[in-house]
Amino acid sequence: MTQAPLALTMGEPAGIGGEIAAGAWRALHATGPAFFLIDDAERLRGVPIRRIAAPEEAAAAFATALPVLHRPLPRPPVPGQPDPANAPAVIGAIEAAVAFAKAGRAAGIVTNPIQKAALYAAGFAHPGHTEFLAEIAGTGTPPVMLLACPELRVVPVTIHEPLKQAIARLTPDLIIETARLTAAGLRQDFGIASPRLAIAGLNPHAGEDGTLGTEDRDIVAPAVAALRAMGIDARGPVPPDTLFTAKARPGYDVALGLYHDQALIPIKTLDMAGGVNVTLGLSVVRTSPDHGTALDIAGRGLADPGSLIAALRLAAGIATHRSRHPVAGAPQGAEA
Ligand SMILES: NC(=O)C1=CN([C@@H]2O[C@H](COP(=O)(O)OP(=O)(O)OC[C@H]3O[C@@H](n4cnc5c(N)ncnc54)[C@H](O)[C@@H]3O)[C@@H](O)[C@H]2O)C=CC1
Ligand SMILES: NCC(=O)COP(=O)(O)O
Repeated sequence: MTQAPLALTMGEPAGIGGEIAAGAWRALHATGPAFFLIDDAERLRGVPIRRIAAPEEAAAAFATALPVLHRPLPRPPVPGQPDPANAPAVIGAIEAAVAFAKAGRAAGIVTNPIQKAALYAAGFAHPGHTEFLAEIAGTGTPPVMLLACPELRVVPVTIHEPLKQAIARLTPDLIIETARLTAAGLRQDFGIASPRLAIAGLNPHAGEDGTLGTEDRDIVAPAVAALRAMGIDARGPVPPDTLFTAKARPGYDVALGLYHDQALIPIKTLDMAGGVNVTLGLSVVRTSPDHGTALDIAGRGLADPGSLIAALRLAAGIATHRSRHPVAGAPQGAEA
C-alpha cells in the first residue's frame, strides 16, 4: 500500500515556516516522503506551487511542485512581526491537518512552529501544540513530548510551565505516568522492545543523599523503584550534569528531564538541525521541527530546513511502523 501524504501546517506566517517548507520540498521532492502544505499559497516563494483542493491530489503533484491546500490569511504577513489577526488561520491549519489524519487522508501531521505569545494574544488557551493536540486528537492520556535526534532522545516530565510551578508539581505519580507512556511510545512508534529509561535528578548531584535537596530521595527514587517493580527498565535519579555526556548516552534509549530546559537544552545543543519533536500518545502521528519561529531571521533566506526535513522523515517512518505493527486499541498510521 502507498502511504498517504503528510499534512504540514503553516505555523506562524511571520516566521520561517514558509521558507523551510520550500527548503524541505526541494530536498524531498524526488525521494519523498510526499507532503502538502496548508497555507496561503499567495505568500509562498522560491519553489513551484501547485494548488490542490484535496490531500488526494498531493502525491501526483509532489515531484514537480509543492502541493498547497490554500487557506487565505486575513492580513499579508510581515516577516518578523506576528499579527494576531492571522491566529485563527494558524489554528485552523492545525485543526484541518488533524481532521485529515483522523480520516486517513494524511499519514500524519507535521507542524511548523507557532509564535505562542501571538496565539495567546488572540485567545488561544493552550500552552503549545502538544497540549492542543492532546485535546483534539488525544487518547485519554496526558500528552508526552519527546525530542529525538540520531544521538539522543529526551522527554520533559513537565512541559510548558514556569520552573517554580513545575518543581512544585513533581510527584512520583507524575514521573511514573510519564515514564510509562514514554516506554509505550518507544515500543509502538520506534520499535524498541524493551526501552531503557534514565531519569534525571532535580538537584546538584541528584541531591547528595538528601543534603542538597530532598526531591531526588523523596520523589524521583520512589518513582524509579515503582517503575522497576512494573518491569520497566528505569534508573535514576541520575546526576543531571553527567547524564548527557557522550559516554553516558549509549547507556539509555531515552532520558527523562524533570523540567522543559533540563531535557531540551542538551538535544538542541547537540543537534539543533537534526532534532525532531514528537508527541506520543495521540490518535494521529505528529512531529515538528525542534526549533521555533526564528523571527530574527525570517524572510532573509537564512533558515535551515534540516529539522523540518528530519520531522517529515520521522513522521513517515512512524506512520509506516504503526501500519506494519498495529497494536490493539492503539492509534494507527494512515495508508491510502
Ligand atoms: N513547535 C513549536 O511550535 C515551537 C514554537 N516555539 C516558539 O517560537 C518562538 C521563538 O522561540 P525562540 O526561543 O526564539 O527559539 P527559536 O528556535 O525560534 O530561535 C532560537 C535561535 O535559533 C535560530 N534558529 C531557529 N531555527 C532556525 C533554523 N531553522 N535555521 C537557522 N536558525 C534557526 C533563531 O534564528 C534564533 O537565533 C516562541 O514563541 C516559541 O514559543 C519554540 C519552539 C517550538
Ligand atoms: N520548546 C518546545 C516547544 O515549545 C514545542 O512546543 P509544541 O508547540 O510542540 O507543544
